[in-house]
Amino acid sequence: MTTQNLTLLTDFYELTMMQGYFHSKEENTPVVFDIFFRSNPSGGGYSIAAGLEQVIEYIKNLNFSYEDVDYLRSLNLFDETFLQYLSGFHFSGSIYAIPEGTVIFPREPLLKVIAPVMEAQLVETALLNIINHQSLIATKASRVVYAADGDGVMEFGLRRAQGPDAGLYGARAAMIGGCIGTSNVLAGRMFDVPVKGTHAHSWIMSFPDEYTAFKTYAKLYPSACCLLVDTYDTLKSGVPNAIRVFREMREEGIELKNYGIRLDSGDLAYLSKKARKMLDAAGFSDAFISASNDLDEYLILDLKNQGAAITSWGVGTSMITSKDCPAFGGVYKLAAIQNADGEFVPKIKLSENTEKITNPGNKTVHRIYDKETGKLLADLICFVDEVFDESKDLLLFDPVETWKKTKLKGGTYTMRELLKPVFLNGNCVYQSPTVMEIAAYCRKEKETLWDEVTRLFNPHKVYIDLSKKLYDVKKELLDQMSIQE
Ligand SMILES: Nc1ncnc2c1ncn2[C@@H]1O[C@H](COP(=O)(O)OP(=O)(O)OP(=O)(O)O)[C@@H](O)[C@H]1O
Ligand SMILES: O=P(O)(O)OC[C@H]1O[C@H](OP(=O)(O)OP(=O)(O)O)[C@H](O)[C@@H]1O
Ligand SMILES: O=C(O)c1cccnc1
Repeated sequence: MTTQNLTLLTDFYELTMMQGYFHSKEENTPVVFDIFFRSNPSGGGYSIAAGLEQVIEYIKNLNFSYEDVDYLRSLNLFDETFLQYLSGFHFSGSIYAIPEGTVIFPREPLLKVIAPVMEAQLVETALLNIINHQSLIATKASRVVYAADGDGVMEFGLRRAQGPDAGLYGARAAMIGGCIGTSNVLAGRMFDVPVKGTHAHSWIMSFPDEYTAFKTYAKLYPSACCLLVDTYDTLKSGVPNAIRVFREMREEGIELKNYGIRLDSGDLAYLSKKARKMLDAAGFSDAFISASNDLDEYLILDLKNQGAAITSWGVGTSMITSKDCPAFGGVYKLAAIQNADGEFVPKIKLSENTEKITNPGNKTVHRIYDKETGKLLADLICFVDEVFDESKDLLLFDPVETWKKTKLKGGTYTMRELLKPVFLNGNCVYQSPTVMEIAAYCRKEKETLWDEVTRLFNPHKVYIDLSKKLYDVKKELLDQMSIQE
């Protein structure tokens, strides 16, 4: 698969700012930018990081081709010395990121760029574009998979995704979020994930009758035979014809494996219960019942509450578009600038809204677990050079509501640093796992969450706290800002 050069996939202002930096004394000043997001999609209690592998491909392929430079020249805004610089451009900075499939929370840096200001500025747009999309769909898929409660969820959204890229990378993200397969064949090939599917109504309609359509399909695919039973009348025609075909196959000595029916319209709870009874009575209790039709996590949960006899779910539109929450909201904010002594000077962005005030400095994130249960207790954002001793007590406090404090007794918790080096001085030092490995890791990650965090409605908020040192620096910067005003 050829990798696309996406160097011009950026907002125009990144380039105009770059030219400005290029002609200033500080053109090569190293800076720190953080990517973080402000709230979990769909009112959930957590999100899933995704997209890092595509970020790596993008960074590795960053270079302005002759045609790119010619195009920029034609805009009559960039001078020749800057265009010359662009033609020799490559990324020389460092990137740290939380690995894909990790459970993430609002306000913590999930990716950090440390690079000369021009380079760090250029990559903002594409990085956000990639991370925002895949993290959104991985999170949505994780919610759908949660509702399915152990049943398989197939990703069926390509035809309704917002274009080919959203379909492809959405399928990748949905697999990370926990789907068992996708109908998207190119995604299957590109990401080495299982491709799955049934057949369309058109298959049935193209035969003289439903029975012939079913029989032809079952003979072709006896080891993956899912018959769509709702083209004419689900209970009067579809299910009886499916049973007839299953019976004939058995009589002909053709072993059916992994076989069943799909419902795609009508009252899915009612129809599935009736169909289950009919299949069981005919001796096909191992036949599965799958369902599709504008499903999402809420409908699946509701259908389960109604006792629907469905054990396999096909989900398209709502998952691939994250219909109820179409944007992840990740942002890229300047956090520090290196001074002449090589130290990173923390920078802060003020806002009327306390929650929107950024966290300054060159930071990292530690995840804190309860030693006994292995469950996640809190995340701690701190400066990179801070050292913690798990045998000592740890005071955690909410960065906004600072009176909310928790003291963890030394020896009762463990800590794990989340941000991992991905590029160091321009060199990639990270090997992406396969998508299926990421998906397995993601499943394990979710096991560290308390049930109160994973529920779909009004989940408990995980504490995302600041170290005392970071809190003090932030407060000092805020105080200085208010004096200047
Ligand atoms: N028992 C149920 N409880 C809640 N929602 C359901 C139930 N059964 C189906 N739905 C959902 O209701 C929505 C609308 O279903 P409806 O039956 O109106 O459409 P349809 O059967 O596709 O209609 P049409 O036959 O015109 O295609 C779908 O999102 C479907 O998943
Ligand atoms: O409902 P979604 O969650 O988006 O899932 C995908 C839908 O796509 C197909 O319908 P479509 O009408 O496109 O084709 P069909 O004629 O094969 O049913 C399929 O039958 C599902 O209903
Ligand atoms: O294979 C299927 O059943 C399928 C694929 C795409 C969309 N809807 C259904």
